[in-house]
Amino acid sequence: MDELLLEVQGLNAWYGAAHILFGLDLQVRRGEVVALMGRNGAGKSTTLKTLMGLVARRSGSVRFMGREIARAAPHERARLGLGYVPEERRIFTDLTVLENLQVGRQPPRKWPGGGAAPSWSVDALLVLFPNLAEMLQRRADRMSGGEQQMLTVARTLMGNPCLVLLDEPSEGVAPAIVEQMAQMILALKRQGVSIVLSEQNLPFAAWVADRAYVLEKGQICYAASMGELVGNDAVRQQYLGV
Ligand SMILES: Nc1ncnc2c1ncn2[C@@H]1O[C@H](COP(=O)(O)OP(=O)(O)OP(=O)(O)O)[C@@H](O)[C@H]1O
Repeated sequence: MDELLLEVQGLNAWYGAAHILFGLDLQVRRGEVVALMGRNGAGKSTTLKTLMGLVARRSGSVRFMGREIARAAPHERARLGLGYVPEERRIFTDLTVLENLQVGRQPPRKWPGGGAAPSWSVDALLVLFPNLAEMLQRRADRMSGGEQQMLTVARTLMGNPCLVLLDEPSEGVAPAIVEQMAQMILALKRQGVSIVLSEQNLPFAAWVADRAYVLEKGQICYAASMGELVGNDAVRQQYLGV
């Protein structure tokens, strides 16, 4: 289970002429939950977008599932098993919950070593997201923001990703949904799915993540286990303001 799923070396990204990410190195193992932390504007969302191939100007090496994907288009990365849940919700508001889930369906995958990677059916997902089970026939535009966020995650899982990039899952959602989101992340981890989440909420990250990379002005300034970060007052105060 300690197989390296994602290995990033020297990742740079630019928006136009503005250089945003500076030589990031990071690694994620199978079944590991890794938090990208840092203040507003530190570069967390840009890191996830760049890993998904959504930032046009970028450089560096990104190895995923044993393949170099730095030049791959976003849909090619998705086909290889990289899932992405953006900060803004991406669902079809004129479809029902069930239809949204069915639209996301992709074939099951194999781990680089050959074994079957986790794959999801609607029924299996409804165990993870019990509140969606109660509203399967509801149109998505009749859901609360937090419920739409859950649906976005569930729809991404229907694509059977091996690694999910999750942008600020706890932001702006009700406490009950935050709790479900945490339980969902821990359940995915138990299945061997890896997660990279961008997060400003330290208690949430401490609940779900194994390790953290702290970003400051587009550079990794600290990398440690979640327990070490929580226990390091100086780093917390300097880079997270908590
Ligand atoms: N589309 C864009 N065009 C130009 N600059 C951008 C764009 N998106 C983000 N930036 C800039 O890139 C830097 C990193 O932003 P990013 O959104 O990655 O930070 P973040 O750590 O995710 O913060 P937040 O929690 O506020 O989303 C910031 O200086 C931001 O202003």
